Amino acid sequence: MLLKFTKMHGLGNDFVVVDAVSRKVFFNKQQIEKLSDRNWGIGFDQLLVVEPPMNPDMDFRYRIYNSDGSEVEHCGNGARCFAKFVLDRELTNKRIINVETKRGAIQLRVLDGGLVTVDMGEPSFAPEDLPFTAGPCDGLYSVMAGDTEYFITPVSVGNPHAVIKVDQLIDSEVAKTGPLIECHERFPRKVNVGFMQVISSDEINLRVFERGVGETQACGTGACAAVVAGIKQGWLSPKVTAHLRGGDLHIEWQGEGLPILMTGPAEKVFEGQIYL
Ligand SMILES: N[C@@H](CCC[C@H](N)C(=O)O)C(=O)O
Repeated sequence: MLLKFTKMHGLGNDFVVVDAVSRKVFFNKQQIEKLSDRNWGIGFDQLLVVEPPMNPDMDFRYRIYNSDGSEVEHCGNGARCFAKFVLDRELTNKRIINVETKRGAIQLRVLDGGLVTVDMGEPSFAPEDLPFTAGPCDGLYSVMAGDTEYFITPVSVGNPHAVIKVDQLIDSEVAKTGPLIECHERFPRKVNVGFMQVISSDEINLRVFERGVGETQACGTGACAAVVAGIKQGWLSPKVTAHLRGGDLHIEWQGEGLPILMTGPAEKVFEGQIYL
């Protein structure tokens, strides 16, 4: 089968986006792994598949797959690229788009100047998918990675994150500790690992070792998780700029019971077709 796709990115977190509204398309794990390979396929961090909604009140459904073929609940940078894709392809002319994801319903607002604000939903600090049974110690939990003890804040923003506050962002620490915590026994479904350096109450530097991918240039849900963890701990104020390797995201969270708002860019790189 000849597959038409659009290559996109949000701050360097890159995607292949496929229109499964106009034509049904299904992928198996092996196909996704091959397409994601930067030598043998197209190369991407996530595959985004745009489908008709199952719920008639929604505009679309979109499914998200990591480069290892696993299907995931949520993707912040992907949501912004999804919004640009459906507008560019004239699958909708709405600038407020309601979307079904594995995480549930999310709402996207397309702004002028190529920016998109995503209502990411409410975070959870005692999520069922983060199996911490011990009582919280100021919301921080001890996890051993090799011989080193890390204190993490577990946060779910639909997908699971472990946020670590560090004094410095060190390449070798992200590369070595990231995979150890991603696959730590306390996270049976694995976890995205964020390394956050707090610069001031409204600015952080962040690197994310993503579940099912490895370190990416940027992670939208990772930025949301880091900021809400920082707000919860009293380190950050409600509006924060997160500096990621690929650029900046603006995150706002006004507190418990309210959704996280994430604003950032979405870019198209090229269109192509490939034999599946
Ligand atoms: N890059 C994404 C997150 C994609 C999913 C993640 N790797 C997971 O497995 O949960 C983002 O921008 O949020």
